[in-house]
Amino acid sequence: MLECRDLIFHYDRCEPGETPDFCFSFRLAPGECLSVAGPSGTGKSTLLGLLAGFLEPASGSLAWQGRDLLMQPPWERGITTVFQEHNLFDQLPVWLNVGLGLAPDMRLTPAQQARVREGLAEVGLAGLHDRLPAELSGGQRQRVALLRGSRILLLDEPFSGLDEATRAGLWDLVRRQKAAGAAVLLVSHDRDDIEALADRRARLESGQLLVDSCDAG
Ligand SMILES: Nc1ncnc2c1ncn2[C@@H]1O[C@H](COP(=O)(O)OP(=O)(O)OP(=O)(O)O)[C@@H](O)[C@H]1O
Repeated sequence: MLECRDLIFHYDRCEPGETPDFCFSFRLAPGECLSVAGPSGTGKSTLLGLLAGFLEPASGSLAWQGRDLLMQPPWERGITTVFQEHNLFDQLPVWLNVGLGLAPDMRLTPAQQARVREGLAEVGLAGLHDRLPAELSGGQRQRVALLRGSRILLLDEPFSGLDEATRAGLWDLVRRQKAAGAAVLLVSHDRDDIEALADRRARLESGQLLVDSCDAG
C-alpha cells in the first residue's frame, strides 16, 4: 500500500495566500490506479514532485508497504514517472533505457538483459533494441518509458497527442503493470484514459486531494 498522510508543502517564494498550502492524503493499493484531475495550477505537478522526491514536504508521511519513502532519494523510491515527453535518456539506447529500471547502475546481468529483450518483443519493439530515443516515434518512446515499470507508477498525461490505437496499446501496458502489482497515480483530464485505467478518481481543490470514495486516507 502507498500511504500518503498529511503531506504538507508550501513554495518558499510565494507570498502567503498566493498559492495554497498543499496538504495531501491518500492511500493506493498495489494493482490499483487513482486518477487525479484539477484545473491548471491546482497542484498536480506539485503532488507528483513530492511523491517522486523532487520536492521536500514540510511534514507528513509517505510510505510504501509500511516503509518510509521520505528518507529515500528519488532513485531509491522504486517510482517510475512518465510525463508527456522527456522520459528517456537521450544518449542511451532503448534497451538500456528499459534496463535502468532493473539495474540503475546499468550493469545488467545476462538474465536481466534477456528480460529487457523479452519485454521489448512483447510490446512490438524488438527491432528497436539499439535505437536512440530520438530515432523513435512518440508512441514508441512512451512504450519504452512504460516498460521500465516499477512498484509505483506516476503518470502525467502520458497519452496526450497520440492516436487511438497507440493509446490503447499503452493502456494495455499500464494494465499489465497493474496486474504485476504496481500502484498507479494517473494525472489526466481525458475521460477515456480515466475510464480505461482508473479504479478510483480524485480531484485537486484548494491544495487538497479529494478522493471520490470514503477511503481518503
Ligand atoms: N517553483 C515554484 N515556485 C513558486 N510557486 C510555484 C512553483 N511551482 C509551482 N508553483 C505554483 O504552485 C501552484 C501549483 O502548481 P502546479 O505546477 O503543481 O500545478 P498543476 O496543477 O500541475 O498545473 P498545470 O495543470 O498547469 O500543469 C501554482 O499556483 C503555481 O504557480
